[in-house]
Formats: sequence, structure tokens, C-alpha cells
Amino acid sequence: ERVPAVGEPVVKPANALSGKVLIVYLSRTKNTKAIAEIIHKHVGGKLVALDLAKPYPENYRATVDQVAKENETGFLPPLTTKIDTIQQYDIVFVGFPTWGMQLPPPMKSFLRQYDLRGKTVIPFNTNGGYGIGSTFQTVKELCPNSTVLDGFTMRGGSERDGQLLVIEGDKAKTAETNAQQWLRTINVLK
Ligand SMILES: Cc1cc2nc3c(=O)[nH]c(=O)nc-3n(C[C@H](O)[C@H](O)[C@H](O)COP(=O)(O)O)c2cc1C
Repeated sequence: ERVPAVGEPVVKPANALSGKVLIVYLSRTKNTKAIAEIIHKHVGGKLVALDLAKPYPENYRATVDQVAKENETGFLPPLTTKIDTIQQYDIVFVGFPTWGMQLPPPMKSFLRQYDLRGKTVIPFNTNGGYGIGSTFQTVKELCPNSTVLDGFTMRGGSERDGQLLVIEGDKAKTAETNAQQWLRTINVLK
């Protein structure tokens, strides 16, 4: 690496993100989990799934209805996942599906429960083809004192139509290529 001249302003290198990494994700049919694992493979750190004190019903329709109610009332479902000393992490990836065009309530619980101030927060998403909805915006709102970077999104399954895990095989390879490209764009990878 070139040594800067005396008095020359020190510019951060391209790969400016360093520090301890936490990857937290919510996944019902494992598409978001597949992306979390790709990120983990390339970035390392601690990979943690969000688990609920009271899991959602297995039935898709019942889950949609429950989520709609929770979104209406602002109910934050209690988590059983415990992050050991959140303070130790500098970079926190947060992964989630789009649910009802919103951030899923359990991820709202996580962002409410843990103080991510001063950290770099990096969202990623899978959805049934209708996009991120308000999810990335809500992450920003719930992390007002964090640096929230541009997120990654791709189409996952569509449980409504019986499509569960689809990010596998060739689709997982494409996902990996695209995710690596994104990680370079946001300067997490060189
Ligand atoms: C309760 C519920 C609500 C959903 N709402 C949406 C939605 O509003 N828009 C959308 O594109 N996909 C929606 N989906 C589909 C998921 O976002 C998609 O299948 C995603 O890939 C699931 O991620 P996972 O496999 O990690 O659980 C919904 C799925 C569930 C279970």
C-alpha cells in the first residue's frame, strides 16, 4: 500500500468496511436463508436466524392474516433468539422476506430490541415478485443512528402459489454472482 505524503489527507481504501460482522435473518421457506448463507460464505461473521417465542402457523393464509393484524396494531412478536453482546459487532446484515409489502414483524422486533447505533446496517431481501415494498425504508426508520447501506433484493418463492425454496441449483449460482457484485458495489468486498 502507498504511504501518503506528510499532510496529505488520508482517503479510506475502497474496501473501507472492516469490523466484526453479524448476519441476522428471518426466513420461513429458506430463500432468504440461502442469501444469508451466500453472504456468510463471502464475508464471514456470525450467522443468526430469528426465532419466535410463538412461531407463525404453518398455514400460509393464516400467517398472512396474522401478519396483517400485527402490522395494523403494531404488535412486535417476542423473539427467542438472543444476540450475545450486540456491542461487539460493527456491521449488521439484516435479511428478511417481504410480507404484506412490509418489513416482517419479527424483524421489526429485532430492530426495536437491539441498539444498532453507530453500526453499519446492510439489508437484504427476497420476495414473491412484488419487490421490497416499504421494507428497506422501515429498516432506515428503525435504525436512525446507523449507516444503512444499499440493500440486495431478488425474487424468491411464492408460497401463495406453492413455490417454497427456489434459490437452489442454477438459481443459487446466479444469486451468488449477483450478491457478490452487490457486496463489491457497497465496498464490503474488493
Ligand atoms: C405472510 C407472507 C406474506 C407475503 N407477502 C408478500 C408480498 O407482499 N409481496 C411479495 O412479493 N411476496 C410476499 N410473500 C412471498 C415471500 O416474500 C417470498 O416467498 C420470499 O422469498 C420468502 O422468503 P423465505 O423463503 O426466506 O421465507 C409473502 C410470504 C408470506 C409467507
